[in-house]
Amino acid sequence: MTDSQTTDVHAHPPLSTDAEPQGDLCIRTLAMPADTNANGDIFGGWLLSQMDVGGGVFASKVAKSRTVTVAIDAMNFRKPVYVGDLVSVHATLVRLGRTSITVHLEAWVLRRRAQQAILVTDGNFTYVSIDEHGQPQPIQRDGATITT
Ligand SMILES: CCCCCCCCCCCCCCCC(=O)SCCNC(=O)CCNC(=O)[C@H](O)C(C)(C)COP(=O)(O)OP(=O)(O)OC[C@H]1O[C@@H](n2cnc3c(N)ncnc32)[C@H](O)[C@@H]1OP(=O)(O)O
Repeated sequence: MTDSQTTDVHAHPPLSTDAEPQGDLCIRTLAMPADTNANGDIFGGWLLSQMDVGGGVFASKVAKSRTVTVAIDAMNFRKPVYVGDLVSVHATLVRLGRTSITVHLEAWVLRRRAQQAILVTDGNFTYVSIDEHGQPQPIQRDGATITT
């Protein structure tokens, strides 16, 4: 993996119902009544935080250190999430910088009684590897394949 290596992830790819989740499963949870907005649907902020945690786990494994979120880009909210939906977040490494890691995150839901999961949100989250003082630190590259 080099500084310039990238995965071709479009900012606003078309929604395909035939598509499969891309990347590693990094978190799976159930949307609960406490996570709803005034319309009774699931808060976008709740979903964003699930994606952030999933991406943070993925980035911390890649960096082998603590990481913090520095930016969220190209966020798409494509479909609503409902109470009872099973939410799965998948992560793909987009860019490995000196101290930062950009991860493409997709959230898919399996609705009650549905057979097939659908893509509800996606975006690019950037994390920075930090030391014990909260300062950016270079990501160790041992040349080994990154496994998450
Ligand atoms: C061991 C395995 C365990 C696994 C199992 C445990 C896992 C456990 C997971 C928990 C998962 C929690 C996930 C929630 C994580 C939060 O919620 S973190 C809380 C929210 N975030 C924050 O509070 C961060 C606040 N910001 C900061 O502290 C500082 O801005 C930072 C992030 C340390 C950066 O400091 P700085 O001095 O601005 O750094 P600077 O050198 O300018 O830039 C550093 C890098 O960031 C990049 N950057 C800076 N700004 C941007 C930007 N806007 N856009 C893109 N890149 C940027 C720079 O390009 C640079 O990249 P490199 O070229 O080095 O690759």
